[in-house]
Amino acid sequence: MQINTSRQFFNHSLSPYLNFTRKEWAELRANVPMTVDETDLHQLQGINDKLSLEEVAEVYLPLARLLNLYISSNIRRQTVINEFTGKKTAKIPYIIGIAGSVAVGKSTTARLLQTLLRAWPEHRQVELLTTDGFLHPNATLNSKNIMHKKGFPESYDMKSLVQFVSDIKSGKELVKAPLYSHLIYDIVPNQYKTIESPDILIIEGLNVLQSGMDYPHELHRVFVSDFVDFSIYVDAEASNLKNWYIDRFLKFRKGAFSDPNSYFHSYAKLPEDEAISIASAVWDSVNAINLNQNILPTRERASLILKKGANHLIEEIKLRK
Ligand SMILES: Nc1ncnc2c1ncn2[C@@H]1O[C@H](COP(=O)(O)OP(=O)(O)O)[C@@H](O)[C@H]1O
Ligand SMILES: CC(C)(COP(=O)(O)O)[C@@H](O)C(=O)NCCC(=O)O
Repeated sequence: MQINTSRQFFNHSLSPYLNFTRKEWAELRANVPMTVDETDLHQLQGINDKLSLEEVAEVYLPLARLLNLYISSNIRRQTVINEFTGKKTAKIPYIIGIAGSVAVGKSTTARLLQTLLRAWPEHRQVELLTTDGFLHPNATLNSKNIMHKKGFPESYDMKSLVQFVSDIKSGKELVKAPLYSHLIYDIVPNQYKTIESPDILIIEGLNVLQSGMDYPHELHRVFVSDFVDFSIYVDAEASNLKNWYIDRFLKFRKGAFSDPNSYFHSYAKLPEDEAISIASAVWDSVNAINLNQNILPTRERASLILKKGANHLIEEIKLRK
């Protein structure tokens, strides 16, 4: 296999990233066998995605290969610490962070990577966490008059999220996280996700790369990104993001027709063009502003940037040197 990286080094000598076209990246799969079949893929398709086996083979398998190399090296590092101290330390999970805009496909990417990493010959235990569980409940957002800022830094209980990640990284065996439901558009009361000492934890959320300057209202100065071993920013043009957001809104709305508990139930009776106008207005007045103010500025903190084109196909990959 011959990969021509000279052009990239020459053109981007001042960039902290190595740049790959999709074709160059696909070659880095290095004959890793296809570890998911059509049945697995079906489970990964989330709400409406048209994720193809070709996309998995060309983009996500090379990525899983890279992550496995990093994880193996991290395990060797832990062995060195054990050898040096003469004591066996607790298992410390390797944390992969996935950041990016609302509706860019973070949770789909996270679920896909979970399946691929589990299927690797080492059969590592891989858990998922989504940071929306640490949003303040709607009642709190309403009382603070920031319901229109859901997803903005001030809408999260960042202290609890950081404590959660810190506990995981300290080797605590059982850690509980609150749950958010897109269906009820709120935190689910008295329900938790339990994480029990996995080998790998994938944390997905628009805030995983945010740090001190994004939280001037907070007193503490430790952030999720301090505990993340490898971070991925999923990137796309704003026009695509808006379309994907509206598509997802319409899918939620369809699913909500029969479910009176759904937040989207009230939109179910509206004609489709009115529902589209509402989704479009929410995008413009909340998510687009959050993207520009608080999410996009974190992109260059990522270890890897996956740039999507239309139809969610990855077109370009940047890997931190
Ligand atoms: N790789 C993909 N291929 C096709 N559709 C996708 C892909 N990733 C996400 N989607 C679709 O885009 C929308 C947003 O994806 P989601 O994973 O919910 O985003 P996020 O977690 O970033 O908000 C969903 O409708 C999902 O089905
Ligand atoms: C709960 C969220 C902040 C989480 O983002 P996501 O999981 O979609 O990336 C977002 O879906 C959201 O509800 N934003 C507020 C405006 C809205 O879309 O209703």
